[in-house]
Amino acid sequence: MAQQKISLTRYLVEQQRADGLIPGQLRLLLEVVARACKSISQAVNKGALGGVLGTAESENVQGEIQKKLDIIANEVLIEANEWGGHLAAMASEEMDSIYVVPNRYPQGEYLLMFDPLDGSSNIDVNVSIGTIFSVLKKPDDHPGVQEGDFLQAGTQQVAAGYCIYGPQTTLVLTVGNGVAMFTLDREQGSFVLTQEDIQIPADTKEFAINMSNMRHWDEPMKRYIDECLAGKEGPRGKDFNMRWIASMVADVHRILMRGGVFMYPWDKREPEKAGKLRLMYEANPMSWLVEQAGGAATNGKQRILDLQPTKLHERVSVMLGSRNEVERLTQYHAEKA
Ligand SMILES: O=P(O)(O)OC[C@H]1O[C@](O)(COP(=O)(O)O)[C@@H](O)[C@@H]1O
Repeated sequence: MAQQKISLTRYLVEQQRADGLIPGQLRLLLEVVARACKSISQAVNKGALGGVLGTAESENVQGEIQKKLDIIANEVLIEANEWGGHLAAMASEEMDSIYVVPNRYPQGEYLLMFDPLDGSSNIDVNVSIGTIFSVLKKPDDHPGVQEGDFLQAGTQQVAAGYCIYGPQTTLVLTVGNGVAMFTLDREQGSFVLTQEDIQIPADTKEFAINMSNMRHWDEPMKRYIDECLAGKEGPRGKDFNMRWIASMVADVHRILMRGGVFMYPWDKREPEKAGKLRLMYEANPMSWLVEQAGGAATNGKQRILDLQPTKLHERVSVMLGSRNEVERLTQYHAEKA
């Protein structure tokens, strides 16, 4: 008898029933986010046929020229999530400040942060991109909502995930009970469970970093990569392979599937920036997924999920993936501290 297909809705309902792990409101919120990702997947899939490729005439808060699809994805997520009554506010890589749910809609108890379309440099060249999201509880010790309510450590996340738009559209999710993966069944129009309890191997022979930045790295980073490149003749005694898709969502997805270590370290030219990637809606959700799959995530000095955010669009140095490699990177940085 064919294995029964478990839909995302059924999976979340069973999680809710089983461990009472996820309250009803959070389950409904995650279903709305998944529906929004399905719409974004259709827009991305259309590409030039839908006239959605290319840049828009605007810049985001990071000073980056926005792609048309960045804006479309952002609007799809806002419109899908603002009326459901699950959220108090949202924050996005593409918006300077927080978006408070208009009071014509019921105010919910959750806060949603997202990178509507990660991997912007790949949007127009048909390489995998994705949506990354993170959910927090709104502090209930004061009425209303403000930007400060979002500045919670990654350990406070109640859900995190991404949806990758590649050869398949795949949603990867955690609510604190391991990592599950759902593939979009385009015929049915629904996400179907295709893998549960994903585990990242503790060891790996594969690293991911933008090598063209090597001259800007600090000593521990250079030492780690030099040793990987030295291969089995070198101190690591094994050959390493390199991969760099330049879409964090795609590089991390590969690591969840077969192991590896992803690094976007801070850059000596801009020490004040502490890195390129954003803590709240890139590093925190990806770090929690990786940890829930048995991996680890550090900024070189500290576990990323323990970092206390100070700004909404704060950047951070990121090293995550197979546990033993991340521990080696932490050790090399500690030796230099
Ligand atoms: O262009 P680079 O330096 O290789 O950086 C690629 C990194 O930047 C990002 O594209 C940043 O994210 P956005 O595309 O959302 O701005 C990551 O997805 C990726 O890992």
